[in-house]
Amino acid sequence: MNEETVMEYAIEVKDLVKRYKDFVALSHFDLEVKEGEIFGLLGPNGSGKTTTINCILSLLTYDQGDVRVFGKKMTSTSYDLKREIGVVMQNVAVFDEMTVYENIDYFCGLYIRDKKMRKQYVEDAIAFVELQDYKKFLPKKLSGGLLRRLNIACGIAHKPKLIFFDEPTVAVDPQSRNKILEGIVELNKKGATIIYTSHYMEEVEQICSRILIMDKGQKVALGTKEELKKMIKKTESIFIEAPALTDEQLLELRQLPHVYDSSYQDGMLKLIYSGGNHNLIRVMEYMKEHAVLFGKVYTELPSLNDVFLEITGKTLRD
Ligand SMILES: Nc1ncnc2c1ncn2[C@@H]1O[C@H](COP(=O)(O)OP(=O)(O)OP(=O)(O)O)[C@@H](O)[C@H]1O
Repeated sequence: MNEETVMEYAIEVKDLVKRYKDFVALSHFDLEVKEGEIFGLLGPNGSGKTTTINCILSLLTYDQGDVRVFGKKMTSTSYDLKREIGVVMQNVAVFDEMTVYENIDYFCGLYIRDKKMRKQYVEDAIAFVELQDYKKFLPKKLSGGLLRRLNIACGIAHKPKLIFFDEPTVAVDPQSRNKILEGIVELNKKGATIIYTSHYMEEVEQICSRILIMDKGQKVALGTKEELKKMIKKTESIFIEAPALTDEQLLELRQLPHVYDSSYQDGMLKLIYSGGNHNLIRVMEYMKEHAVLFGKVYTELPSLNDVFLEITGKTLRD
């Protein structure tokens, strides 16, 4: 392959097997991430997300498989590739005795030797995470949200082409979480390929172009959020607050076309649908015809949790 060739894949993982003694953490796991994607790795705690990242980065040895980054085999000594990669791990990993500026400068300096260039890169990273007012602060003086931003700045200051974010929003307040997500989208717009791991389906849905759902070290499903949702039977749920439904009305509502499951608890009826158009209109017509008193009515589209639930039989939050 010559220099001009455009690589299609930022990451190619084939048949990866990783054991911790007898425990199989990754079982014949495949992954392909295209250049320019924000690729989501979604799975419950312990499903193997961090192990996958550490194997890709050659920070962990593995028992079987092949890992390629930008078309080249990745090994622990692939320094040319590592220069192109940024990593933001779940746990904040900065030096307590160094200031914000010094920390970012240190991590950037692992890859960027030229001092003038590095100074610019560090300033760019500080501006990116909006820590301009905290340059001389020690990490212990920063709030949790600011500390996360410092952690991100350390991971991305050398302007990598491929960035791993491993659950960067765990235990982060909603405002900082949104800032982090916006920042990731911006990095992607500037050209970086992103791998984003999370067990929060809402975040993955919000920013990822494709999503791989994993469980117990294996792929459960892969696709865009729309494709994943089409894989399951459920198409929508309709909720109706109707505390005084008679048994007969309940039965008739449950027999409306395309309803395949339902529940009625604390005066709230939930009808679960597979397919069909105008389902809500049909419910409203029934309520009117039978003069049923009702309060709130709303519909919910399937979530990635529903996808996970239908395929594995358990919820993502277990
Ligand atoms: N060093 C280790 N020794 C033994 N088992 C391990 C080790 N590291 C991870 N595991 C196990 O491997 C499985 C996958 O762990 P991993 O951390 O990759 O999952 P994860 O999806 O990243 O979870 P989390 O969301 O909690 O970070 C878990 O069951 C975990 O207990």
